[in-house]
Parts: sequence; C-alpha cells; structure tokens
Amino acid sequence: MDEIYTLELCGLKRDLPVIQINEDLKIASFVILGDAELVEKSGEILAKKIPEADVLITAEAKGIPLIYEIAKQKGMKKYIVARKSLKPYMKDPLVTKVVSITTQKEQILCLDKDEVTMLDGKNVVIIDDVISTGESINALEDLVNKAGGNVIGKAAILAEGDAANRDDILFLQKLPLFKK
Ligand SMILES: O=P(O)(O)OC[C@H]1O[C@H](OP(=O)(O)OP(=O)(O)O)[C@H](O)[C@@H]1O
Repeated sequence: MDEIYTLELCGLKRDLPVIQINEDLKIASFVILGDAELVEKSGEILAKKIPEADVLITAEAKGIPLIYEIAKQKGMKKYIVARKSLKPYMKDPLVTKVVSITTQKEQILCLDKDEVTMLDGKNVVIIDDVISTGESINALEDLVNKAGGNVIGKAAILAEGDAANRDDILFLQKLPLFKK
C-alpha cells in the first residue's frame, strides 16, 4: 500500500504521498499548485505574520500562487518571481544557481534587469511554499543581495526536517523527513 503522511494545516487536512527521492530519503510530497483552498488560508495567515516589506520575492514554480495570495492580502500591486530558466524578455539578467531537496539537480534562478531595479535599496521578504535544505531561499537571498536589496524576512508554509529548528524563518507547520 502507498505510504501517506497526513498534514494538518490552517484547519485543513491533506494526505500527502510519501515518495522516495534517493536511496536514504523519502519526503512527503506537498504540492500547492491547484489547491486554491490551502493557498488562500495559508496565504491569509502568512500575510499577517510577515514583516512589512517594500517587495516580496519567490522562486518559480510552487511559490507563485502563495506569493500572489500574500501580495493580494497585503494590497501590494507587484511582486517578483525568480525564473528557473533564462527567457527572451530578460535584459542583462542576474543569475544564481540552486539545488533543492525535491529537484536534486542544479537549477538556476534568474531576474530581469527591471526586477533587479525593483529590489535595489528595498526591504524584501522572501516567500516559498517549503523550506527544507534552505538552498532555494539562500539562492533567492543571494539574488536580493546582489540586486542591492535588504532581506528583512523569510517565510514559508512548511519547514521540512531540520529547517523547523531555524529561528530565521517564519513558517506555519513542520513537515518530517523520512530517513532510512
Ligand atoms: O529548501 P530546499 O531544499 O531548496 O527545498 C525547497 C524548495 O524545493 C521545492 O521546489 P522545487 O525545486 O521542487 O521546484 P518547483 O517549485 O519548480 O517544483 C519547493 O517549492 C521549494 O522552493
């Protein structure tokens, strides 16, 4: 029978499939894409908890619905999504590298010049759906710093594994890792 982890979050319950990602490690797969109810509830709560920022930033892809919801709740007209591939619309892109727990191969995160300008000299909060190894938020922080921004907060719906012991991130619920 397939292994399931039941997550309780913001008064909701979700059965997450537990999947093997390498020889020694299984993770509970948390995919907010398509889950409007969970994004709305968690976004509303996180919007109240994060510090007041000039700019919010996330990484493509699963952070996108969450940052949209938080920006909407806070009445912010814009936010920034770091893309995972270079796009033709990008002029003088700023690029950094990242290896996340779920993807486990090197990806890039990049910003267009106009987004770099939006970050320069601004107070920035980094948003993601999950923080696990921290590689993705580190890469986002690197982009913000290189763009001249100042990271004043980091927030996620879930902190996975050891990330739950960090005191520099705001999160709503812990998610266990399943080690051999
Ligand atoms: O703390 P970390 O170990 O970096 O893991 C967390 C990141 O991993 C997942 O993204 P994923 O790489 O699966 O990309 P996706 O959102 O494009 O599916 C998740 O959405 C976070 O961004």
